[in-house]
Amino acid sequence: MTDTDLAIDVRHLAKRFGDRKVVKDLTLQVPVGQICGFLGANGSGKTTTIRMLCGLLTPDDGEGTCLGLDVRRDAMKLRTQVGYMTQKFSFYEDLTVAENLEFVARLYDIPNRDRAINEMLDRMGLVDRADQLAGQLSGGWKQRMALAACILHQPKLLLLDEPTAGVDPKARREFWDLIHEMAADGLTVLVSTHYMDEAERCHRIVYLADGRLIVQGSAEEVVAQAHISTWRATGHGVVEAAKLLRDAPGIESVAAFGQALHVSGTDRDAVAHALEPLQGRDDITVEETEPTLEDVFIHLLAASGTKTEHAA
Ligand SMILES: Nc1ncnc2c1ncn2[C@@H]1O[C@H](COP(=O)(O)OP(=O)(O)OP(=O)(O)O)[C@@H](O)[C@H]1O
Repeated sequence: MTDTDLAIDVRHLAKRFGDRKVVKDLTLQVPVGQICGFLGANGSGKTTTIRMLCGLLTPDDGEGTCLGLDVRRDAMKLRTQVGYMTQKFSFYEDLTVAENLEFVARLYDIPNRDRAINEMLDRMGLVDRADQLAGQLSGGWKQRMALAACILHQPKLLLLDEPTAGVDPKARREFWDLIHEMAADGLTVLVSTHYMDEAERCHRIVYLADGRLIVQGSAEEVVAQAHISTWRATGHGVVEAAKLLRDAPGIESVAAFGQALHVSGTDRDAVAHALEPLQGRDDITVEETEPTLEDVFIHLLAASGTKTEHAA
C-alpha cells in the first residue's frame, strides 16, 4: 500500500492537558474508503484524537498527515477539507434545516449553493423537513441534518464523534446505511461509538484505553487477538451465580445478556475451574461459547481498570 492510499497516517501522536497525558504514542493508519470504528471507555482520548486529526488541536508530540495534509503545518487547510461532526448538536435550533445548510454553504463558500443544498436535502431524505426548525427535529433527524451539513463541502474524510448517541435503532441503522454508501464512493470515515452493533459494521476497529491504542483490526481479528475464553450460563440460578463468580480467581468479567450470563477470562483452565461448582446443577446450564465483540470489549475495559460486572 502506498502512502497516498492512506486517508489517515499519523505516528506517535500525544496530547496532554496540564500535567495529564490524555493521548499517548498513538499511531494510526486508515486506508481510503474504509470505515474505522473508534472505541474506548469514556475519557479514553477519542475526541482529543479526532480533534488532532482535523487540525483543531495541535499534538504535543508525533506527526503525520490526513488527506496528505500535515496535521501541524497544514492545520488550517485540513479544517476546511475534513468533515467533523461533534458530539454535541452544534447547529442553529431556531433556523430551519435548509437555513442551517445555507449557513454552512456560505461559510465554505460552496459554488452553486442552492443546487448543492437541494441535492443534499434529497440525498439525505430531508426534503420534507427542509422548512422545519432544526430544534423541532427528533434526535435521528437532527443527526441526519448534522451529517448533511458536514458533507456539504464534499470532504474526503469524515470524522464522526458518537454521531448516533441517543438515536433510536431504526434511525441508527439508516444513518449507517448512508455512511456505507458514502464509503463505497471513496469517503473515509473515522467514527467513535459505544455501540457494539455499530463497531461490527466498521471495516476495522481501533480500541483506546487511557489514551493508548490497545488493539486494532477487523471485528474478527480483534476478537481473535483478545485470546479470551467465554462461557455462557443460562437458567434460573444465574443471577445468584453471577455474584459468586465475580470474585472467583481467573474470572475477569461477568456480563448479563438478557437471560444468559457471559463469563470470560484469559486463563481458560482457571475459568473452567471457577465454573466447576455450577456444572451438574439443574437450575443452570453452562457451555463454552465463541466470545462476541462485546465480550472482548468488556474484557478490555476490565483489563484496563478493575473487574467488571456488566448488564448488556
Ligand atoms: N480541553 C481540555 N482540557 C482539559 N482536559 C481535557 C480537555 N479535553 C478533554 N480533556 C480530558 O481528557 C480526557 C480524554 O477526553 P476525551 O474527550 O478525548 O475522551 P473520549 O474518549 O472522547 O471520551 P467520551 O467517550 O466520554 O467522549 C478526559 O479525561 C477529559 O476530561
